[in-house]
Amino acid sequence: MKIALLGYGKMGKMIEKIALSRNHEIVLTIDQDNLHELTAENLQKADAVIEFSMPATVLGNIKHCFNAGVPIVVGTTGWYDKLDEVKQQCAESDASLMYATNFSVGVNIFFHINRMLAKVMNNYPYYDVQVEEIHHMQKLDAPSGTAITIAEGIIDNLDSKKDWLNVLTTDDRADDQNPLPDQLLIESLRIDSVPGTHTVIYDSEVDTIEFKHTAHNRSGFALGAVLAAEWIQAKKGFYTVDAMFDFKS
Ligand SMILES: NC(=O)C1=CN([C@@H]2O[C@H](COP(=O)(O)OP(=O)(O)OC[C@H]3O[C@@H](n4cnc5c(N)ncnc54)[C@H](OP(=O)(O)O)[C@@H]3O)[C@@H](O)[C@H]2O)C=CC1
Ligand SMILES: O=C(O)C1=N[C@H](C(=O)O)C[C@H](O)C1
Repeated sequence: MKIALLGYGKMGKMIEKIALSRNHEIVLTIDQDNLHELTAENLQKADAVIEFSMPATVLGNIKHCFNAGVPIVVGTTGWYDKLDEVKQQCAESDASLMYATNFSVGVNIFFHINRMLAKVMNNYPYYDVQVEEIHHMQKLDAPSGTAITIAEGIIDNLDSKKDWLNVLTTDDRADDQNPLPDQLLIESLRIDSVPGTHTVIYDSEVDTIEFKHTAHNRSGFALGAVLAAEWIQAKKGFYTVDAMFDFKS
């Protein structure tokens, strides 16, 4: 299939490599140096677009794809407060979009088990829970999209947590950054070039249970995004990556 890449940074380049290895063709790559090439005519040369740009540019890019009538896979994080708006625009435009906070198969297995574990932990209220995410220093958003999905999976299944609170530990922690008992702490750390590490920590006075996913590189994210483009090219509608996986227990 023919693929257009909106965002040609760390992820865009890895996606190109994986897409070529699966015999796809890259017909357009966009970064800040050639934004003038981001036209409906150029987008329509592709069967699907894969978008990994920046929180500040993703919404405009989604709109371009809806207007051009080209299915879009969105990997960019940091825009989820606009989800409902985008979902409505997608329906109004009769367009196609799949998004994921994390496209890697391993993380999606992790999401599934995280929800099951949270249900189990309702029976053991003497454990408190928190989430930790570690990423590279260039990351623009905190908490990570993946950490948000993990937190939502816990809040939806563990009665003792009602919402989440993020603390970026490079900052000095202010008084109002200590979570209330019913708030789930998401601690964000930015270290060197870490591709993405997420840990769910259940802690009691006698022991600690840690459930952890470590990405060794970006190729798992990229493969998932290419699989999503293959999946969505002939479909209409607004999808999360869950549509691609079958994790029935
Ligand atoms: N869902 C998932 O599985 C994953 C999501 N991500 C997310 O993907 C996003 C990108 O990550 P990453 O590749 O590491 O980031 P990079 O900073 O390496 O790349 C961002 C790219 O976007 C380009 N860009 C800037 N403005 C525009 C625009 N208007 N249209 C198109 N492209 C533009 C930049 O261009 P220039 O270089 O010229 O500035 C750059 O090439 C982040 O939000 C990250 O959180 C990352 C990994 C996995
Ligand atoms: O910015 C990154 O690099 C990553 N972003 C995604 C996120 O915010 O969860 C996914 C992955 O962890 C890498």
